[in-house]
Amino acid sequence: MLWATRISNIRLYQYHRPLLFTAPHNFRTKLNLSSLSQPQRYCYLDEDCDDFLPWLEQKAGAKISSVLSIGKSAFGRSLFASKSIQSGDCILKVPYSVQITPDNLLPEIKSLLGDEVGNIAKLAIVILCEQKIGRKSEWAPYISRLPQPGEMHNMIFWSQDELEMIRQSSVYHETINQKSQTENDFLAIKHALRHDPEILGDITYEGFMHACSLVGSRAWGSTKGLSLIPFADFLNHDGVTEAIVLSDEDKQDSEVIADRDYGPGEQVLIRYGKFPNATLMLDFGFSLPYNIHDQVQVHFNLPHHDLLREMKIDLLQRHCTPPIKDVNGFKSSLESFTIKEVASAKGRGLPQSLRAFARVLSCTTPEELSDLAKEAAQNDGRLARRPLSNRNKEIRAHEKLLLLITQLIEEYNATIKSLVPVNSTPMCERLAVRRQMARDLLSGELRILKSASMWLKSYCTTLTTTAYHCEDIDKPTVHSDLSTDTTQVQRSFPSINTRRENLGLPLSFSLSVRNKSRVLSLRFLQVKMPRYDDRYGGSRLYVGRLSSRTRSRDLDDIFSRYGRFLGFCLTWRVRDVDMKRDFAFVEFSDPRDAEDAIYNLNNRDVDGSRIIVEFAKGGPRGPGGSREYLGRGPPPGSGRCFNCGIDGHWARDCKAGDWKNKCYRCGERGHIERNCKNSPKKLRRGRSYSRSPSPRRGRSRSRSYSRDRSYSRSPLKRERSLEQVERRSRSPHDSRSPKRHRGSPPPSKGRKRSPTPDERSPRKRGSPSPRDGRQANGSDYSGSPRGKSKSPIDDADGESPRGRSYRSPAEENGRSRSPSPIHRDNRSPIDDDDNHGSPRGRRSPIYRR
Ligand SMILES: C[S@@+](CC[C@H](N)C(=O)[O-])C[C@H]1O[C@@H](n2cnc3c(N)ncnc32)[C@H](O)[C@@H]1O
Repeated sequence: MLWATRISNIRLYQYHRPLLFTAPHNFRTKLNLSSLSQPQRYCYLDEDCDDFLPWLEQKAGAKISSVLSIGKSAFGRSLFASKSIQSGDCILKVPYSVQITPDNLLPEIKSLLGDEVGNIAKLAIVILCEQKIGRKSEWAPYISRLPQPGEMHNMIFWSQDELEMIRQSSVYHETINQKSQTENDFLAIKHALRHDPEILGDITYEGFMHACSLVGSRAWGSTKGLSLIPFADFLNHDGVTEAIVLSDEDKQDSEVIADRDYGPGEQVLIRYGKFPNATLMLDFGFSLPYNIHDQVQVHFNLPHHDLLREMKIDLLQRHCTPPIKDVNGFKSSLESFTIKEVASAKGRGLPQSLRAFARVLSCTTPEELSDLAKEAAQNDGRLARRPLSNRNKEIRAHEKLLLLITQLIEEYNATIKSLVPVNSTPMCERLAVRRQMARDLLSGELRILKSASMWLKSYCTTLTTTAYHCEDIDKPTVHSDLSTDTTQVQRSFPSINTRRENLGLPLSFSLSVRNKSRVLSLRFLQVKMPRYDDRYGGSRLYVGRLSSRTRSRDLDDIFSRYGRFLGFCLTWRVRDVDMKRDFAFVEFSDPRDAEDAIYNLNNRDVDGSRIIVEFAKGGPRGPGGSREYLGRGPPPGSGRCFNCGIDGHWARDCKAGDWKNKCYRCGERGHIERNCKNSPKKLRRGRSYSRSPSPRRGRSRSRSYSRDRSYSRSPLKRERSLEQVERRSRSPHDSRSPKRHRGSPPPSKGRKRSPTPDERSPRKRGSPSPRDGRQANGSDYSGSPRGKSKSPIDDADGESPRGRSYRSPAEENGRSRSPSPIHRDNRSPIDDDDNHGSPRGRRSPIYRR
């Protein structure tokens, strides 16, 4: 049984609101499986846990929550509102003193474990030790409430037969890797403790795997390391809620601020991260029926029989992101591209790297390859940023991609069809749940593929039917017809020979999710590439539109989230943060991390300002760098004038009046920012500041407070993810008692996440402010012609899918998406970039070496 509950210990929460009937017992067997992951808003009280909060509060010597009770829902143990909660309320505070960290490890064990044993394994060992002590453990009331293996569906628990259901997805291989790495960790620990075998007793691999999975699905990462946060870790996730767990270093506690109102009896939820189903399944053991963060990774080889294969590989390696090793240290010989959903009507299209690959793939002579290299050199060093000047070749390249994706769609369709929901008797309930998870996963990936196919069809159709100037290709018309098969493709595009071998396509390719392997890096065509950032190899980012409250330390904190995990230890790759006034340069060790950061942070709210993150167009000038891009002024549309607050020019070029001797903080003359005693001026920017805060958000934020406070990262899960960003960007919140929070504003993210109905409308959120040149030119949601004031290259560079950030939650959830049958996208002639390529759902750091 999935949610092992003792019905006798469950009582309905008696409130005036009618409670949704949920039957914890055999719940999954009695409901339509497709609804399994639907948020269950109402819960049963869990009498088993009546004494839990009093125990924890006594241990903490402090009130932890007066508005939450422990109950059961379809998601297992849950927290729900015991009284009305309003957005902005602090709903719980768990002091650090009652959190479990690797520091709780017995000293005699700690001293035996070497560096090769990371925090996750250490925390798992803490759990195992407490389990061994049993009822005498000081943590017994908590440890005994943790889910048992039989209640967990993390993919590491899946049998080989079960895993076969998702073989098409890269999470299959990730799970295999995770299993073998957990085994290795287990052996390493056993080895380290071999002289004192009684310490852990007869610890089994299964026990260790269970403990690791518990840590992976419920520990938070924070500045003080990994923490299990009792009580807070009873909060479930629905893919929509924005509230997160915050850490207050001053007060030494972790808190959650409600991002919306809750009525008594409603389940209170938080966000774990913007994880695709693959991550949710691997690390948390559940999936969402519709996950807006899903993505697909397509791998394929250059065909071995292609005589130009080596040259093509060289070319790709030279002009794309350097190769990465996979989690096991293998260098992949496959090309790998992450595709996210291409917004049906306004999407930015497919990743530039994938399209570049297709163009390289379709080259038939060395001269063509050489031309591509030269073109890259003339642009920003990246390959095939523009459509090929030869229309037919451009069509051919994209038709190849279309065919590839069409074939994948067929394969996915077939697999999903075979995954019919099983008639779930208690005997096969586990299989039923996992089958449904597999369906959720594959359906999400299929959805992404279909959107890519739709986009490709439109692109090819547009090329076929319109006058062609490679400098002037609008976004393609997008058809609403999602059905795709190879026959159709052939009918529409007769030039395609759908036999793969005739296409020069690999005879076999695989599709997977999340691995971010790229191309091999060999040397080819020694053309000097004036890459936009030669010296930094694509690892230096410009960060613009910073709030006056944001400091270098904050940026370091936020951007460090994009360093990658190396083994059990975190090895952040931010090399340097070069802070200017309202912008900064952040340098990564690895361009892939820089890419990730762009993808995840561009247009994010940091301290109330939607920051711009994009590749720096040049290195620093002199010591400490320069505040501008090689003297070209702010990056088009991205800089903000300190004087007038409008984007697109520097203060010194501002026509709105004198900018000198003016404080950038408060806007007054006569002193400079450093000496300013006033509160930050209200910058006159349209979009970011145009939202009218609700009355309850009126309280001004304490500057020092917000600075010292950091979002705790969520579990490893969260450590790896960009999600961390939000956690890390400081909370503007005062974390006083829950009562005092009433009427106070939710954290900055929360603010943005609890938009007024108006703000939620796609138009308002998505449409550019007339004053925001960048948005007008670069946004996915711009209806205006491309590149009004920006160079096409800039268009391509700044391609983080900022449009996504502005989508309404409903739209993001796909509920309001209705692709118009014919839509002109006004696409820039420059391809979309590889925002898609960011591995949002990277493999669990727990298991990453
Ligand atoms: C941080 S714990 C939350 C408390 C947990 N329900 C419990 O029983 O202790 C995370 C786990 O809750 C469960 N969970 C959270 N959100 C869920 C959802 N939307 N659907 C199904 N299970 C969910 C998953 O088992 C996940 O690994």
